[in-house]
Amino acid sequence: MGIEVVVENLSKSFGSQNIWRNVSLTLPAGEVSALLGPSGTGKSVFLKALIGLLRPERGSIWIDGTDIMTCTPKELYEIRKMFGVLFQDGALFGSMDLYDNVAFPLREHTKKSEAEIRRIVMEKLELVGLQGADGKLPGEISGGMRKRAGLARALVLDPQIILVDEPDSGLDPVRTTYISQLFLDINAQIDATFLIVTHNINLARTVPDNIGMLFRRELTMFGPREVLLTSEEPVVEQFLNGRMIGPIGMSEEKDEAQMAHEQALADAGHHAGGVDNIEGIVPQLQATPGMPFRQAVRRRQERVRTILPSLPARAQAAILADDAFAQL
Ligand SMILES: Nc1ncnc2c1ncn2[C@@H]1O[C@H](COP(=O)(O)OP(=O)(O)OP(=O)(O)O)[C@@H](O)[C@H]1O
Repeated sequence: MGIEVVVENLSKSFGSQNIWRNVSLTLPAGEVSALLGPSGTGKSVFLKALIGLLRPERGSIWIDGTDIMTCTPKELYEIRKMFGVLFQDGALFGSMDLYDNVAFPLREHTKKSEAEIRRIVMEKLELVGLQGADGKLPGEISGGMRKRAGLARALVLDPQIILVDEPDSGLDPVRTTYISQLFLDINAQIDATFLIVTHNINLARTVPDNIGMLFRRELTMFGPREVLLTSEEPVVEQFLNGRMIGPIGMSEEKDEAQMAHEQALADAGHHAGGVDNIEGIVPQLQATPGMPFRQAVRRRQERVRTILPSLPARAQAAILADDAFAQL
């Protein structure tokens, strides 16, 4: 099973620019979580902080009983081996074919024989649907294939925590759904903890078990998907519907005057953007039939049941009305 990640009161600045402050959240073990937020709110910075690539000034990041904010470099090195990271462009080496790219972490970090490496590389390439493409160079394949190759590479050391930075960037909506399905199928197979950073509304609505949102240098919310998807918090509603009306502006924040001006335009019939105004919850994607049952589903339902009374009324009603929830 994947590993729980507990973040407590984390704050990060670059010089005088505060990126976010007092961020606290728990990524439940083996569940898929997504972190949303307008551009520039520090989502990628947060991912980098989780693997110790960037150092926040304050707070704790507990991974498997170790606070990586205070641990030794040797401990951090060991903790990092638990992570698989999929960067936006796959971060492949352009001069190596897919086989050597995927084999790279195994050759760097293990003493496995080339025969063993071949078995693992071929298995992971097949897992992401790239069998037969092992001899291709990254420049010879599509963006979607590059992402899948990056995912295969992120999986070779059998990570227990998988971080994904904007999997939809540069992908069409169909390929975005395919890679989203792949995340859930991989989660069903290896039960790793996932954190996906995205601003893709479809992905946010249909993939994660839990959703968080960064805005105005704070974590506005983090919780079970039902909480965010039924939230009346203006910034969450605006973001999930991709509308101009709301607190998020072109340069992230708006003043009162601009909000009033935009509301007046909308009231006069101007289209505020967003193709739909979805109320409530759309069903979550499931693992593909034939895959193992996703253990995270059962664990999450047990967890949500115990916190149910503390959730907002709309979230409680949505959870109680969910047939899938009642079946387990
Ligand atoms: N190494 C760095 N040094 C200084 N500033 C940085 C560094 N890395 C990121 N930043 C700043 O931190 C802020 C947040 O950046 P980040 O890339 O995390 O945002 P994001 O929410 O992931 O945005 P997007 O959705 O557009 O990718 C930006 O203002 C960026 O310029």
